Amino acid sequence: MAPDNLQEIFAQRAVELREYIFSQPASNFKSNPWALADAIETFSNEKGHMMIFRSKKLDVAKAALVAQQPAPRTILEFGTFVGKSALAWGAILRDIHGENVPEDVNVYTFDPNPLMVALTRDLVKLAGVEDVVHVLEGPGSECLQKLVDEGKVTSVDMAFFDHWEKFYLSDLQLIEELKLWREGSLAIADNTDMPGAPDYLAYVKAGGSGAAGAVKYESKSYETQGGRGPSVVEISTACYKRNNSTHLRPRLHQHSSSASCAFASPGATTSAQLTNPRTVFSLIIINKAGGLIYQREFQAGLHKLSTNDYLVLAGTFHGVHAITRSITPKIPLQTTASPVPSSPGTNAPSTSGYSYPVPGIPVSGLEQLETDKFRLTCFQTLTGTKFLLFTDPVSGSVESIMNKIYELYADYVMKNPFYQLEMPVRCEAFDRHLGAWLRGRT
Ligand SMILES: C[S@@+](CC[C@H](N)C(=O)[O-])C[C@H]1O[C@@H](n2cnc3c(N)ncnc32)[C@H](O)[C@@H]1O
Repeated sequence: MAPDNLQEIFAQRAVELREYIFSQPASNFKSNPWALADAIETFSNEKGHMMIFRSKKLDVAKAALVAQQPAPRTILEFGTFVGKSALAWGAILRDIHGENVPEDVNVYTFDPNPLMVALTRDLVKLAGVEDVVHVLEGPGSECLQKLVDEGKVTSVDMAFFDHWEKFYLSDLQLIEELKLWREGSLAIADNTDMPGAPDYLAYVKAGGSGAAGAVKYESKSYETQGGRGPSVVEISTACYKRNNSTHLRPRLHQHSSSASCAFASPGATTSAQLTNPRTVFSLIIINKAGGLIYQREFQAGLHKLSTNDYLVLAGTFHGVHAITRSITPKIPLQTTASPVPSSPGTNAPSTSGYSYPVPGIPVSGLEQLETDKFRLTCFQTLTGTKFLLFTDPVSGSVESIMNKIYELYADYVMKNPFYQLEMPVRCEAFDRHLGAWLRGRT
């Protein structure tokens, strides 16, 4: 739940929005759900930010719906709020099926907040789409179960997750349990980057539960600009088709939300292998004192660790790294008094002491750890910051990836005037560029 003070702000906004819309001539919106959806966004832009699904993101979702085959008929929405996206789904279905939409073309939108439900019902009526858009009061999971029990929903073409992120995964899994997905159904989730729905994202990116006969997902993240900054919409396409090959098949590159799926036979591969062989699972950055200052997962494939585990890993790795540096033998240097003549061309040292095996290059310490499921590569900067990258063990050298990460770190963390050295890295531009670059590689 949103904190009480936020609930009050939402309630206040809903009242103001109602006044704003109903103070305009009804003819502006009659039979025009697009005009009403736009007016809600205008209100949000002019009078104060509201947590609505903005038009830039809507364009991405609309393109996926318009391309869907067969055409969408049943849309579920988790999180109605002031009805901005519900009106848009209704408008899209009308655009696809015509003004007189068939009876089996419906949007069901769910919200436990009675104030939002009442406002949205009035707005839906104002735009004349009450035959298509049905606003149900209650948590999405309960409303959906009721619709299925009543036989009103038997299949779902698109489900939109825009409520509280902690419910995304369980509500997606409810749709699976109720066997509502068909081949090509779409799961569209907003704000999977911020505030973030990591369990949901990991699940769809891994292709689903992986259970025999279960639905699979091909998932793609779309970064959009708008609102208060960039934000990601995740579009996952459901498939049931299987490929008979027992060989490892990397995921296909996806250029559109309706891209087809590539599967391996159940049990034939590990979840790590099901991902792109150039997969980067996660990155952690450790400061020179051994403190964890950054941790991010990019791909599912490895079990998640708790924050505490990451902290322990950072501290332990730091200690082990220091010990491995000191294990490296030092080679005694020859002195000028040495009876052994130095061969021409060698830089024979002239003082007593020790050198590293490769003079001039300091010992590196532990650089790689490998299991059959992942490879951990460490890069330590001259100032002692360590970058630990977890990748698929079948991938080749990660040097170029590490170089790019370091370049992005230099550009967006070190040059950030608000970043304090050795402190946790909270630089949104670094996250964004890193995520976008890694996504672009897959
Ligand atoms: C981000 S807003 C939705 C924005 C809306 N889709 C739009 O574009 O206007 C989130 C809404 O989810 C609702 N919500 C919270 N928990 C929910 C649940 N379990 N099921 C459905 N809706 C929920 C909240 O009351 C809130 O109104």
